[in-house]
Amino acid sequence: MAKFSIGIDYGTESARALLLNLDTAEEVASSTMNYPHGVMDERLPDGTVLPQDWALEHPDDYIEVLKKIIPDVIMKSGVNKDDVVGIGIDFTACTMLPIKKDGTPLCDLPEYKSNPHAYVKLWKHHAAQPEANMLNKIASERGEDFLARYGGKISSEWLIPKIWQILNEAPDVYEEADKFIEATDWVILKLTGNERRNSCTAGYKAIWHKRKGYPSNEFFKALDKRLENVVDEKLSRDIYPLGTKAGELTEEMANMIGLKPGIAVAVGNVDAHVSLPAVGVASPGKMVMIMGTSICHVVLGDKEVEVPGMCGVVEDGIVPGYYGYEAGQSAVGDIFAWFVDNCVPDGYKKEAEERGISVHQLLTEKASKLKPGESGLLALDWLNGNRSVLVDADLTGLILGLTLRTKPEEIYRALIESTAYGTRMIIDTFNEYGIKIDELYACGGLPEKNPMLMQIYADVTNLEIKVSKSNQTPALGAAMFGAVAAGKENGGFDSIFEAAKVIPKLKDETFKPILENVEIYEKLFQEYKLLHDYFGRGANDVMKRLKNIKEVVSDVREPKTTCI
Ligand SMILES: Nc1ncnc2c1ncn2[C@@H]1O[C@H](COP(=O)(O)OP(=O)(O)O)[C@@H](O)[C@H]1O
Ligand SMILES: O=C(CO)[C@H](O)[C@H](O)COP(=O)(O)O
Repeated sequence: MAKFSIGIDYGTESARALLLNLDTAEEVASSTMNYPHGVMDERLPDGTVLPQDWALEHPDDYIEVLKKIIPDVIMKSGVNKDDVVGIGIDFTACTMLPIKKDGTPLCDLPEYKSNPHAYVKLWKHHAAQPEANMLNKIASERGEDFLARYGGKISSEWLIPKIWQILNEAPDVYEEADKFIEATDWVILKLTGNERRNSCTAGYKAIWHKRKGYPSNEFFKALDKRLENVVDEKLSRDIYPLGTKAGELTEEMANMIGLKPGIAVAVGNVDAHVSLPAVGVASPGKMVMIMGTSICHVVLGDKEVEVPGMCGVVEDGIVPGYYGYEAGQSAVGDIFAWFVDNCVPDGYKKEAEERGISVHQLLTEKASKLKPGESGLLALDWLNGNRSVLVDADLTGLILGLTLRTKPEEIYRALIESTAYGTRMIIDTFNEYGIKIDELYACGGLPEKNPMLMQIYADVTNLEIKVSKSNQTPALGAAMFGAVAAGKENGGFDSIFEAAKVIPKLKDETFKPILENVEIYEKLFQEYKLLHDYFGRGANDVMKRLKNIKEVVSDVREPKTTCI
């Protein structure tokens, strides 16, 4: 009798469940649900207004979606629920929340309902940049060796800046919280009743090292004396490797989501990292791009080297036995969404509607007719800051070369190109510092949605791009880890390597660089690099000064005196 595993991918806007047949490697059914509260970046459910750079979610949504998408995949597939042997999840990260000892999120307590700090801080919450700046300054002055493992800087997206922001702006929330926890670990706590923090988020987002643990209490004290014992008081030193079984599905949760109690549940994982084995990559030299709202770039290495501006290198952080490297771009699809939502004339919207296509598709169709370089435009892709290689959320976007004749599709294409240049910067930096990238693999929503974009990436990087056959690659990876938690004796796998040999599939069609485009894009990329270094490396901090003026004028937060 065939056995099945369920993978749940918690994305930025929605969660997706995938039911995987472990005998045939077939993706039997999937189901998606948007989070009822969505991303809260302007106000809380009760109307409380949020300052700029905030991005919150409601933790109740993470359980709510399970009640729909799990019964849905069982119903659609007609599979007997008793044949499901494993569950794995992956999440965006660092997506964190304050909870009470029993797991109750603070925002669910009536007295904290209107306090933004009591909610989930989503990965793209960038309002902890002052704390990140200060952390980097202090760590660098103290010669903390962990900085090198994170490309020289800790991002404002990561856990410690976010916790410190809570302490600074809402000390009562800090006090009231018994724990701060990654959302991926919180969902596992809800599913199994066990707090089993995973090594991936601990390593990439919480400055934890397999052999060295967290930074010292002295370091935390140097940040703020109230943080001296933050690890023991608010986090945990018990960290579990990926592929470990976190526990078994509790009766209460099983009843709620329509599954059998006792199913093996894997420790939580991250959407980017979980995708690498899901495209069949289990050795160095092959970079996987998870392309959607943002892009995460992950690659394995057999040594630990310091690559400037990478998000992190974590031993066993992706699969056991290798150093997992991560880099990323904080906004990619989000930039195109911004353009579509804010900068497209009504005529375009009308045309798209009449033809029954999305505005993205219409713009892409028009932009496909342009040759590289034809628009005379060059853009910087920092509309949500720069995660790699500059690690600076205070940088902003730029479009150069506009004229009175510039068309929306030209800007759309220039924005796509700018994100491809951002990826090329990352690849070049890895190559330069000894992590060779010989092959590119892609998964996520964008390869499905936009072949023109994929061709531009192949031309800009001059690398052939292989694409995952699954349109739910992170969920597939999560299901594979769920099957590893179940173990071979229950119809699963003994290791993620075993699973990676038989489950993943790639599309036959690949995106191959086109020589004449490669040549033009090489010239354009050199121009991008000039702009990148001029605005991003301190020659002209105008972007930060503008942001500072904006903050003072909007009176949201004290002006930042230093930008590091
Ligand atoms: N045809 C398109 N071309 C380029 N980008 C698109 C297109 N359609 C949607 N998008 C962008 O894709 C992103 C969503 O990507 P997806 O991978 O589905 O989600 P997520 O990153 O949340 O997992 C959105 O930011 C949206 O703007
Ligand atoms: O930083 C991350 C992983 O390390 C985030 O999870 C990621 O950037 C969010 O991705 P998306 O919404 O595009 O799936």
